[in-house]
Amino acid sequence: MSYDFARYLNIRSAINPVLSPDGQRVAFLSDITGIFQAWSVGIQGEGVARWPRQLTFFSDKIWEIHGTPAADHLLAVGDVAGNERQQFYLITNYGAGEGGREGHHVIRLTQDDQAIHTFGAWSQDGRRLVYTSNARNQVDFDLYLLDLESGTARCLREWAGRRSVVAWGRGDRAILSVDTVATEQIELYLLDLESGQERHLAAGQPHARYSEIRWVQDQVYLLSDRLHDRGALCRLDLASGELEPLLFAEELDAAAAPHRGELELLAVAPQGDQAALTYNGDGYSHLFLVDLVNRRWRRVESLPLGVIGHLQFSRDGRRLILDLQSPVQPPDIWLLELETVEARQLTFSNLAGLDPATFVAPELIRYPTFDGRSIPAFFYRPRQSPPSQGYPCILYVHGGPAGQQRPDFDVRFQYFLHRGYALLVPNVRGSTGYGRHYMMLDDVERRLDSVADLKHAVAWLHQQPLIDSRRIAIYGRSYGGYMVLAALTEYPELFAAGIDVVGIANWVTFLERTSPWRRAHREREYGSLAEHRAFLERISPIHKADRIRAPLLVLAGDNDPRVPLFESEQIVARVREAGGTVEFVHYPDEGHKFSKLANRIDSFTRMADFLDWHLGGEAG
Ligand SMILES: CSCC[C@H](NC=O)C(=O)N[C@@H](C)C(=O)O
Repeated sequence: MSYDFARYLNIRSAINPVLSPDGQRVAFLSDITGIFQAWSVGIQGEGVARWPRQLTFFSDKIWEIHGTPAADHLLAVGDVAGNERQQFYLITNYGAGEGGREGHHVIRLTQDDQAIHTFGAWSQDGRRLVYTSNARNQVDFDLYLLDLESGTARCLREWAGRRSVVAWGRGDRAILSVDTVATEQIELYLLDLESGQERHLAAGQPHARYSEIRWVQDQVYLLSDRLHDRGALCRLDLASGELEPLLFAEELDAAAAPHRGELELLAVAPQGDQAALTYNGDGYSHLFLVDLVNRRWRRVESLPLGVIGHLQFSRDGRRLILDLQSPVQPPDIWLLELETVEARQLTFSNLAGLDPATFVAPELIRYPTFDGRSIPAFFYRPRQSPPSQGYPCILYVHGGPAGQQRPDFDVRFQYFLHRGYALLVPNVRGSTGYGRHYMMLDDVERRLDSVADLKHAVAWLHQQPLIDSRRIAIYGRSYGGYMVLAALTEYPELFAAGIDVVGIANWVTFLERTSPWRRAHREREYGSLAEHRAFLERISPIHKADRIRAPLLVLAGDNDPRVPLFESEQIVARVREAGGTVEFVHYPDEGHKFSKLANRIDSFTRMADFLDWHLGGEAG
């Protein structure tokens, strides 16, 4: 049976679970209507979920929701047409819809459409929240306090840089914040709201990442790579800024074998006696429960192996809620009873009537590259028999570059597999999930080393009898779009087609035109206009567009605050000037990510048709 992309795009997801304070309801994000909105569902005693109720009704997606500690209220965060200028909405009494009673309200809390608002934390009583915003000058994120009763917000402190609040403790008298200077350099600060004194907790320490910061029972727990390349669960001494390691990633290696990687998510029970953390091993999430009192841990075996997001303990510390997905199962909400370690699936997202047995899980392979390293990659093989000359294959390059392709549910991959395309999806150097050192291997002057990893990915494909070496396409979005253009200009003979979605074509114009609040951060990854302009020009595909031989499809969003539309416009013009074949579509109501169903159907259908036309699909 053959289906079009639109059918696959009717597969739905449920993510970002938030347990209500009484543990009787779970709120979550779902694209049941075709775009992510906030929903809630009751949890009956036997764990069977009732019919979900829709809580928000926007034409743009809701990006995240945050529960409040005291009542059935939620904070929902959304933007307009993909502009990433997040706005806050309060959803009151979201449990009101249970038991036949309807009636909740959605109230806009922020008023400045041009500013970004980044949620921080709730006060203990859930009546106030702190957040940061770049409203003052579009570049620096200042600290604000918002009072729900009056609906008014006031600036508590002007900060410099990309500050965000990570915790509010000591009876609402102290705030922990981070300054995201670079992907590999996060700075920690402690602000005493009564004295106004702020301390730089990481002063004098080596550059490090700090994440999943949890302030519970006056103890601060976090994950950091300050002490170990692949991270450790630590307790932070707020007086000295020192870290006390409680559990190193390498202590979990054997339990997570054959996968290997770094610590990723952390939740701490409100009682402060236990934690849950995930170990990202080759992209797979291994869930561990940690006894913080007796320093013991155990791996949870009762969940399907896949990718876990959003860990949260119930208020009584007896349950853990999470979202979980795998290459053959879209994200859904699961509940773990900690006493029995019994796992129950609470939501059952729609599969659009497709047989899940037709979905394909990848094989994890490692291929050799130029400097003796092995590059991890997921290889997906279609279920149908290969054509006589072998499968056409898509080399998909993830974005970031500090990102990672995971064994998660990717509707694009499942559709291309359905159409007879094999896929190879590498985590080239610069990817996250393999430790700090690997993540920095592509920085600045080593940029083309990661492009060389793509050349060796194709070399691996050429050694696979199942693959037709003449029909290899390369596809990527965002930074992955840059990698597509770089591969097509550095190694033009290797590819039969290329798809660049919101990709960078010219490092100079990208850094000049990306949104001002992110420029310094991105220059740490790529190099700065002041110091590296000549290098950036040398590695920009725009100046080598005449070398592109493969037909190219370029897709973009007009409101992209990260990679301006101009990047796509200039590469399209240059390729056309050079006599190349290029199709170009951009979406006036989208940004860096295409979130509206109609645009997703259109863009993915165009990709499939483009590949079928130039690679001949399964019929080729
Ligand atoms: C710190 S944001 C990096 C991830 C993001 N996603 C896609 O690759 C992105 O915007 N990357 C490029 C475009 C960038 O570095 O700005």
